[in-house]
Amino acid sequence: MNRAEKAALQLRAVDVLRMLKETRTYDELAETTGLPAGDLNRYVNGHVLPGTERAREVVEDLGREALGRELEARIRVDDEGYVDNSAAVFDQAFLDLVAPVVANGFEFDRPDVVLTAATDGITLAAALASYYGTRCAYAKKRKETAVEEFIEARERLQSGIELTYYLPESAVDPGESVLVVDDLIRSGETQELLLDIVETADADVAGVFALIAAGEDGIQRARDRTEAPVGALTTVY
Ligand SMILES: O=P(O)(O)OC[C@H]1O[C@H](OP(=O)(O)OP(=O)(O)O)[C@H](O)[C@@H]1O
Ligand SMILES: Nc1ncnc2[nH]cnc12
Repeated sequence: MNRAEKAALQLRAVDVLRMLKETRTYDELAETTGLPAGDLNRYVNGHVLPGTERAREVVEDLGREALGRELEARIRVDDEGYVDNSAAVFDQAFLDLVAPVVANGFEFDRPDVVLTAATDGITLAAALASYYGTRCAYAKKRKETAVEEFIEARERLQSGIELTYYLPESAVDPGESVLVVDDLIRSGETQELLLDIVETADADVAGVFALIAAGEDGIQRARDRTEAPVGALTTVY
């Protein structure tokens, strides 16, 4: 980690502690974190920053569990298993908290580009790209106007409908490392198309991440496609 990444991690740990503090006293926060209440008070009030190791523990361990629960509280699953995740993907501040937890908790290599599929993955991809200080790109179901060269990926879905995603060719260079993300993974068809795009671009996969896995098929499908780490913050059935 370089100096800027360390500083970002320390600040994110404070964000996580502030989120946890909203529903706890300092004594309860001390119990949750195993850290002294006096130190926690100084972190939450911004007088002192936690050291890098402490920050990492807060973000990786506590953060992942707490944000997983927060995410679950924000999503609704209807009778047919479809997920309404608007309360997560419309909340950029929440996704800004998720980003360091994902970046530090899933063993992804630091990417050059965070790639998603329009529409609902965009806010998550933007939060991650901002955290890493890298570019964000999204493939669309229609060709963007005025762009001349595209990478295309096409697949016939289980429904029989053909789906094509287009990414401007200039968005990913050969040899770059690409983290493929989306708000939700169910069949894994969308992620597979994104992985096809990375392959066509001659780029490398840093990992595959979804906020929510609806069942395990999609995650398994992505694992079958890449050696890179694959994960989701929460799974719904
Ligand atoms: O794993 P899969 O079965 O491919 O499903 C996941 C995809 O479905 C949703 O997108 P949708 O196609 O509804 O487009 P949207 O983001 O524009 O809503 C979601 O945002 C994922 O991209
Ligand atoms: N919102 C959603 N919930 C579950 N599966 C999906 N597949 C595509 N969109 C979905």
